[in-house]
Amino acid sequence: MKIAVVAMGKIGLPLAVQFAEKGHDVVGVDVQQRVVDEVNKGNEPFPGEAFLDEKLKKLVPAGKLRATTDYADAIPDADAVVLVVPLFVNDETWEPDFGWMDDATRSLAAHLTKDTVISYETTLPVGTTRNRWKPLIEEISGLKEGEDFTLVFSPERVLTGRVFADLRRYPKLVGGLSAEGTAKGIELYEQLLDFDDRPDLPRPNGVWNMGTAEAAEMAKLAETTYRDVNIGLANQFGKFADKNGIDVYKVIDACNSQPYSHIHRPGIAVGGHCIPVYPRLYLWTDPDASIVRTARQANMTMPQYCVDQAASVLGDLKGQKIVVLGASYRGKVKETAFSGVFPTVKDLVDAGAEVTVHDPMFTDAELEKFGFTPYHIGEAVDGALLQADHPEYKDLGPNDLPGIRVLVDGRHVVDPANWEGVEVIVVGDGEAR
Ligand SMILES: NC(=O)c1ccc[n+]([C@@H]2O[C@H](COP(=O)([O-])OP(=O)(O)OC[C@H]3O[C@@H](n4cnc5c(N)ncnc54)[C@H](O)[C@@H]3O)[C@@H](O)[C@H]2O)c1
Ligand SMILES: CC(=O)N[C@H]1[C@@H](OP(=O)(O)OP(=O)(O)OC[C@H]2O[C@@H](n3ccc(=O)[nH]c3=O)[C@H](O)[C@@H]2O)O[C@H](CO)[C@@H](O)[C@@H]1O
Repeated sequence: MKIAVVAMGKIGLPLAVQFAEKGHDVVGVDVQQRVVDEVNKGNEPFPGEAFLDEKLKKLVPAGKLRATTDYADAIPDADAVVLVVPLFVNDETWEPDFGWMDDATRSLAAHLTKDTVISYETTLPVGTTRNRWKPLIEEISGLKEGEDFTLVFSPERVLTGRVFADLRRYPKLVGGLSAEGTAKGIELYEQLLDFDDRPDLPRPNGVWNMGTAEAAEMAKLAETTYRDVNIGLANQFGKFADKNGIDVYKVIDACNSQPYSHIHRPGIAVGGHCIPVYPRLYLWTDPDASIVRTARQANMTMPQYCVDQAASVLGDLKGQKIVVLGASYRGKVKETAFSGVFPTVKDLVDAGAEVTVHDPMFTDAELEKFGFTPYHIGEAVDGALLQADHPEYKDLGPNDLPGIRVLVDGRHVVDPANWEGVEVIVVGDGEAR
């Protein structure tokens, strides 16, 4: 088959590679010339995706995969187009910003020919495939969905860094605008993917028929919103435990010792591209979902809660030297999308503290680009807030942060026994302050 993949980003490029490995002729489209040039040289344009570089180095010289900035080169006569251009959410209004996706959709529609299956994989608000993409593509192409082309939605659920493994492990959810459309989408993905045997799943691993595009759209929003709401609940329990002298981690471990409880962990912030973002997309189409809104808002109060915990030991934070450990939104990733570092630094600065930021995965210059003052292990501080659970932070001790009086461990990773003479505060550890 001839397949076009629109967007050669952290998700689109590994997808293109996967499809080419299955023996299809794949063309990737991206608006960035640099990305296209790197792919065509067989080089990975961004680091961090396991096996990507070595796979590119085989597939590109073999002529199975190439990239272009020109939609006219990639779209006409494609059997399938898979689109994974990002959608953004306005941080203030929580409204989706379709700008990049609209541009990409217009460009592909302008070159669409008959009998193509188009699959959107970008996470979308429920109804977008039917109510936004179908009329836009029909208007520009002059072709009719269901007669001349097929439109489906299939959410991408993989995690960057381990895309190839996740593609085999997770069922591929597909829903179209009609039963026939869904069937064509299923047939497509059965030819693009391989799956591991998963006896733990309620039905066989592979391509799952979601019935409609709306159900497939909602599934991705629901699984990520579930995580946000679950963490919100854990944070609520953590705050209650703090007030009542209870160790919430003992409580959560006890609850989760039977099979019907999966309570997540409280912490300083919920960051990343997905978990803090998709509940907002969900709320856009279901604004009455008060449980989702409350959890999202509760999670957003956690950085201030942790700053207050530091102040409970240090007193007025004005002029106090505080380091935030971890710029990434979680450990082991070099990624700051919606990271808790931003609200934590802001709340500390608002309290008058002298704030520095440390992260073993970022250079000083990279931290400075975000407007942070870099911290170097060994420099004197009054307090620290551990924001990302990088493994390096497990073995730190008071000698590494001379003068430290309080450590707010926002991820429950350090061993307080290593911190003699320092007040170690963990969200939900039951120490009333
Ligand atoms: N990153 C993740 O962990 C992850 C996980 C699951 C699902 N997703 C989904 O994948 C989407 C894409 O994420 P990503 O991490 O690959 O993004 P990314 O930022 O890595 O890449 C986006 C790419 O889109 C390209 N682009 C922008 N406008 C374009 C256009 N008009 N035509 C062609 N290309 C265009 C950009 O140049 C860039 O290369 C997300 O919005 C999300 O819905 C992401
Ligand atoms: C495990 C999981 O579902 N990961 C999904 C998540 O990965 P993603 O990389 O976003 O990571 P996580 O869902 O694990 O974490 C998101 C944020 O929540 C925080 N956190 C996490 C767990 C917890 O118990 N308490 C807590 O506070 C983390 O520190 C982090 O800041 O979004 C991606 C994009 O949709 C999906 O592809 C991944 O499948």
